[in-house]
Amino acid sequence: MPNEQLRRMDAFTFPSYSIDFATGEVLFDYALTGPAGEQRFTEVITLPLPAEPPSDETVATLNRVLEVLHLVAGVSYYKAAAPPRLVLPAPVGAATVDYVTAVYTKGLAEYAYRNQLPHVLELRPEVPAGSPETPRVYDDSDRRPLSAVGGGKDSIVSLEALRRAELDPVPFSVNPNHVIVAVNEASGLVPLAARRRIDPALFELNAAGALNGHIPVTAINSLIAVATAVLHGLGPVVMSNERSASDPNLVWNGHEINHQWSKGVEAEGLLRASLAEHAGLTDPYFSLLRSLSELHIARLFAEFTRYDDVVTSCNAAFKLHDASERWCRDCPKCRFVFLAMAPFMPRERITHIFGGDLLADESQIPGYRELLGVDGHKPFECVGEVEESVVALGLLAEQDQWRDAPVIQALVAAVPETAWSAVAHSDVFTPGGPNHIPPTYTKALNALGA
Ligand SMILES: CC(=O)N[C@H]1[C@@H](OP(=O)(O)OP(=O)(O)OC[C@H]2O[C@@H](n3ccc(=O)[nH]c3=O)[C@H](O)[C@@H]2O)O[C@H](CO)[C@@H](O)[C@@H]1O[C@H](C)C(=O)N[C@@H](C)C(=O)N[C@@H](CCC(=O)O)C(=O)O
Ligand SMILES: Nc1ncnc2c1ncn2[C@@H]1O[C@H](COP(=O)(O)OP(=O)(O)OP(=O)(O)O)[C@@H](O)[C@H]1O
Repeated sequence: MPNEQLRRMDAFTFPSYSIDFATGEVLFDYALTGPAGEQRFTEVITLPLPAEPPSDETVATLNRVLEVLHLVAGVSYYKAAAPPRLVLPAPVGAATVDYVTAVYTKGLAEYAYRNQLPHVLELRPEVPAGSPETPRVYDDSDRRPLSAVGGGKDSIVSLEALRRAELDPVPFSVNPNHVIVAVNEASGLVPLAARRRIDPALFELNAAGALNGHIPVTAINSLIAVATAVLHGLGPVVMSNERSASDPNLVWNGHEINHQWSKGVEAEGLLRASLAEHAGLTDPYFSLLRSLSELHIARLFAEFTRYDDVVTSCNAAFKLHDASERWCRDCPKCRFVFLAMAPFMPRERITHIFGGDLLADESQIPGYRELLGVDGHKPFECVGEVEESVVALGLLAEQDQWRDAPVIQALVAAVPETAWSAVAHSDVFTPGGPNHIPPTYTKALNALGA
């Protein structure tokens, strides 16, 4: 479909969805519609099947979760044209309207900012009149947790915390690539996996120049995880989203633009409320690391050496096409994670984990200046706050193994006095901020000594 036609699309709709319990295959249909025609998409998600067929009650709850996932997973296709109308297929309650609204506005905020599409930030879904049936209450909070694994340091820390607290976690991933498979193998735990196939028509539209940009992928992965937990009779989905994920990168037209919005505490609260309202799930989902800074998580990660050969936080390794093998060593996330881990381990160990020493490489200095707030704004990536980077730099500057590294010397000179005094009483190692961790899970955090 030519681009001019896409630009004239008037509405995004959700024609149908279906699940096949013989295969676990869920089909989500979407349509962009307008005066010049229609562009249809089908996303296919394949859930892992349990050994025993699910009960009618489980199927009813699962369907409710999938109804929310159908709405949320539409963001990938909506963004190809950003029409002014978002037309929901059936009545949903207020909490679900709030969640879906936030996913399409705050979750697409970076996309709206980069493509200069302010109307996306004001989008309000059209909801058919009526009220959905009240769901049965489904309390599975005392069952084994499903622990989302993304292959990086954060989910490893959660997995190990749950294991130490004897909560018997089941690792879970969407489209596990070789990194995630290797992390699961290193854990020694038996994982579950779901598959997600984006409609190839989207890639064709992208190649032809359709609108494109960042989407709130954690919202999609989270709901696939909740659906899997329900289908397998498991307990809460445990995420590893940190405190700083809630902080915006910048403010545009009065709106906060946060690359990590769907990892933030607001998204977590809205998703929980929607699942309680629409699927009757009482405590289905939370982030165990919510109160911790990235730097604190990096310090905790340093305790676990069994993942050194496999852990990978670099997003380039998770691309659908042309992914890097592991760390690319030339992106904001690689730079930040190196800086955050370096104070807590021998230089040889971190050089081994990354396959190189970023703090010995002067070409990294401009990127580090951004992370330290010396130049530009916080990069659009999953990186910690400026304060965390400054604290990490301060710790490194005190260590014999790092003091003379060229990047450390240049950065210590570049950080202004005001930044050093601002972090003098930093709380980066003091857990804090709002969280949704159920009381039974605080023992997992305590097991970490966090
Ligand atoms: C790996 C990555 O960062 N991908 C982003 C990148 O995509 P790119 O075109 O370079 O490669 P692919 O990932 O192979 O994607 C191909 C196209 O497919 C579309 N798409 C992909 C996944 C999806 O869920 N929906 C989609 O529509 C998209 O059109 C791609 O072009 O740039 C894209 C455009 O800016 C981003 O959309 C890709 O981001 C992925 C969705 C992704 O998985 N990103 C995570 C690594 C990520 O950014 N995580 C955040 C968490 C943010 C959150 O709120 O959830 C983080 O780590 O901070
Ligand atoms: N493919 C995936 N399947 C399931 N959950 C995922 C997947 N990718 C990421 N996640 C989860 O989404 C959340 C955010 O991902 P993120 O990439 O920030 O975390 P991570 O990989 O654990 O750690 P790091 O920040 O070091 O990369 C985490 O809870 C992570 O476990």
